[in-house]
Amino acid sequence: MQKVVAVLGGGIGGLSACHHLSKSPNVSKIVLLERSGRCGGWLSSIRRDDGAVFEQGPRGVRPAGAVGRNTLNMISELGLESEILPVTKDHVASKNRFLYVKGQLHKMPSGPGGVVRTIPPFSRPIIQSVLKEILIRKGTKEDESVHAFVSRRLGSELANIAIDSLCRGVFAGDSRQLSVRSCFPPLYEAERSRGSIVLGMLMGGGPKVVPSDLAKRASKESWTQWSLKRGMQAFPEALEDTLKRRERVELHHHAKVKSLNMNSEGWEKVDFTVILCFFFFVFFLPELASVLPPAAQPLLEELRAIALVTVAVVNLEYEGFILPVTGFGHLVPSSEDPGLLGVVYDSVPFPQHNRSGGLTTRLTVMMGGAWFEQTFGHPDSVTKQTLLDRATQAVTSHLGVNSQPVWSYVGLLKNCIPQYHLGHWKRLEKMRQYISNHNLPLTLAGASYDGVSVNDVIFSGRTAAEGLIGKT
Ligand SMILES: Cc1cc2nc3c(=O)[nH]c(=O)nc-3n(C[C@H](O)[C@H](O)[C@H](O)COP(=O)(O)OP(=O)(O)OC[C@H]3O[C@@H](n4cnc5c(N)ncnc54)[C@H](O)[C@@H]3O)c2cc1C
Ligand SMILES: C=Cc1c2[nH]c(c1C)Cc1[nH]c(c(CCC(=O)O)c1C)Cc1[nH]c(c(C)c1CCC(=O)O)Cc1[nH]c(c(C)c1C=C)C2
Repeated sequence: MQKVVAVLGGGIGGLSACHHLSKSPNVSKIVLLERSGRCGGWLSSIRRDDGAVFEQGPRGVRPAGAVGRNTLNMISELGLESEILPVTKDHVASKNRFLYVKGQLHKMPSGPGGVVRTIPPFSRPIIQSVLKEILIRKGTKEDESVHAFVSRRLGSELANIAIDSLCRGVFAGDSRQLSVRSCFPPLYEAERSRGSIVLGMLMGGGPKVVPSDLAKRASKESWTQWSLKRGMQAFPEALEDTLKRRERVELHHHAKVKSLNMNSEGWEKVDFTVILCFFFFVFFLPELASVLPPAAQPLLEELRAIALVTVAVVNLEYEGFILPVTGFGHLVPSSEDPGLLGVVYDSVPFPQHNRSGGLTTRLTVMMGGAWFEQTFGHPDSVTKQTLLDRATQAVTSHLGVNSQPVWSYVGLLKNCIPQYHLGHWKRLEKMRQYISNHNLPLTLAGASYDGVSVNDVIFSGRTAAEGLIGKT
């Protein structure tokens, strides 16, 4: 049977689903509806005329693992190989990441030397906690907060400093609220299957993806992350260009979906324009609950319970090389300064994005997240100047930089990162069960469900497509 599919939301997840759907001869039409004037969602790059590139959203993608290989395979299919900017394992941005604790920057322990010695801010060698971990009894809970899980297995110091910061640097979230089962499934699975994180991680596992030549190259050259010459936004742009050339694909910008109506025949209409669709793939969360019909009440309740946080992203450009250290950036534990999540030293991993001619330093300060309201008040009432002042103060106090930026951009990314709080897995199970029990022609995919990274979201688009058309 020929299938007509509506993909709602043109972020990287929705584009990935369209890409895979468009490969199947069994899909007669794909209609992508995107609310804004461009596709790409949070992948958003500022490109200045002088060649400088600043990222408002993701700035680097990891090549590792099945999901990392899957993304690189798509990059190859799009012909973007020559645009790749890889960062290798021996690069200073891969080796050095810092924590800002008690008013000082500390390099995070890495490599064998880093784990056998006592390195501040930690009070004992990491190896001690790691060796003890193997002997700790398996937990019995169905889910646990990331903080409680790591405290139990590796001790409270690692949980309070390292893991608290990690959760801020990936989810802009609070490790005491985030679920280990949903945020870090490999850790949860390692304990369940091997009784230890250390043993489980040594054994490996996970889905298999056949690597393209590009993915093989990434593995051979030991890349730790990559970006693109024209910034991450070049990725959705290339996807969109490719999709536009496919006859069966219709892309609509400024097409906000306001409601999905189910009728007695089981198909639905989108009131942007009436489309007789048999399948709906939905890639956005904040407004989804208001789009679904009241008849889907149990689904609406679960969807409304998935929290999202707002992040202020401040891009700064300084004259000269102004950093006292080099590396990827630094994270700030919540005990140090709840509203200040961290600072990325963008010029270090990607100097190619500096403006042409003259030496400059590009930094990005990230603020808010789960602490946004308590720090800045309601996102609608905070001024850009307040955010800029707070960001430049942090650069001064954390990095000892006394000069002022020569250029800045303040972005307020409302509800940009979903939070997988305790019990998230159960919520997903209930929602998917409801959809299946009621034969709803609906697939929920994207960052709100099974992983927030660019890789996870692209993979979720592929999985959604394969659920309908089989393996591509
Ligand atoms: C500041 C920041 C930094 C990040 N850094 C990294 C990083 O370094 N590495 C990494 O891997 N990941 C990173 N991420 C995560 C990653 O960028 C996102 O999780 C991912 O881009 C989400 O993609 P998505 O397609 O699921 O959703 P979105 O990007 O949110 O796309 C959803 C789309 O749906 C549209 N839409 C919404 N409502 C409607 C409607 N009613 N009708 C029609 N369309 C609608 C939106 O306009 C949007 O285009 C970062 C995220 C942020 C915010
Ligand atoms: C300070 C806030 C944030 C910074 N980046 C993000 C936030 C909220 C978002 C983000 N960062 C990463 C991912 C993807 C994770 C993945 O599985 O690929 C997302 C959604 C990558 C990442 N960044 C840092 C770490 C430890 C990771 C995990 C993967 C990896 O090891 O590369 C560290 C880090 N992020 C930020 C800073 C300042 C920072 C400092 C060391 C910014």
